[in-house]
Amino acid sequence: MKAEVDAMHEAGIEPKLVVIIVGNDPASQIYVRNKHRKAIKLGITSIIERRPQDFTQAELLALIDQYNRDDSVHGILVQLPLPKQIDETTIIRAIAIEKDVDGFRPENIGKLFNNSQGYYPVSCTPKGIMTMLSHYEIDPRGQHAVIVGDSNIVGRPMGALLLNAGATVTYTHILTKDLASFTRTADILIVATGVAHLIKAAAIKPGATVIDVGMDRDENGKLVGDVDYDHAKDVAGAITPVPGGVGPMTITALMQQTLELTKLATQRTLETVK
Ligand SMILES: Nc1nc2c(c(=O)[nH]1)N[C@@H](CN(C=O)c1ccc(C(=O)N[C@@H](CCC(=O)O)C(=O)O)cc1)CN2
Repeated sequence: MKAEVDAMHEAGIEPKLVVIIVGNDPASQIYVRNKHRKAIKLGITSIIERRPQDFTQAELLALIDQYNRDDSVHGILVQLPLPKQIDETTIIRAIAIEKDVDGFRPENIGKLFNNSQGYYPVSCTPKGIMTMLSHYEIDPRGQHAVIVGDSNIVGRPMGALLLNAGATVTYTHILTKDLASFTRTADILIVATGVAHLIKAAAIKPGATVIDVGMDRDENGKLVGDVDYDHAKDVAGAITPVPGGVGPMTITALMQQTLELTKLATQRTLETVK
């Protein structure tokens, strides 16, 4: 990506990402800082807009509108979760479609679930996971992928991406009875529940690929995942650590999507000039 950004700079193109964070959720502060650091390292211009916990929905909509109108900005990301006075759906839909770097707008989700061809942004965590699977030559075709967690950010789009890649997908969630009876059948197990060490070694099929999306704190305040890594690693064929696994890949996917949106915006400008 660095080489790509350098080439863009030489061509007079400056990829620019705006991240808006409302409130003081400590985890979100860390995630936003990590995104900013990675962007700077790559040469992507990163603007962080920090707003207080009592920021209103109207104020946030006005801020988004300001950046929707700013042609120098290619991607807008509103960090989730938002304080309770702000409606997430309204905010996501306020981001201009061509700047929806998270792929959260319904049009982009629709494309994902239709397996549409051509480029469109998709949620960064699942996208980063697909990159990781591809890098390690773990082909989802014909594999049984079990998703634990039904969030809009991870579980749902993850299942769609794996289905599009030829996997047989089972969705499980908080209401699933006898969860382990499902997870034990997974060739690829994706866990995104927010419950520390929910998945024990006995719930994993020997040799399975285990992707841990959890960012939890244990009783000592240590960052741990949803999978009991120390025991699960002896059963799994491949497993992601927490930290240092899915988190950095989420940020990588965000940077890739910023560059894709930059390229599309540049193409649109050239077509207008023609
Ligand atoms: N608008 C969005 N909000 C949120 C998203 C998202 O994709 N778009 N995803 C999640 C979490 N997330 C991105 O914001 C995220 C999670 C974790 C990390 C990360 O760097 N993790 C590090 C450890 C960090 C730590 O020390 O706590 C790691 O795993 O090594 C980055 C981004 C929520 N909201």
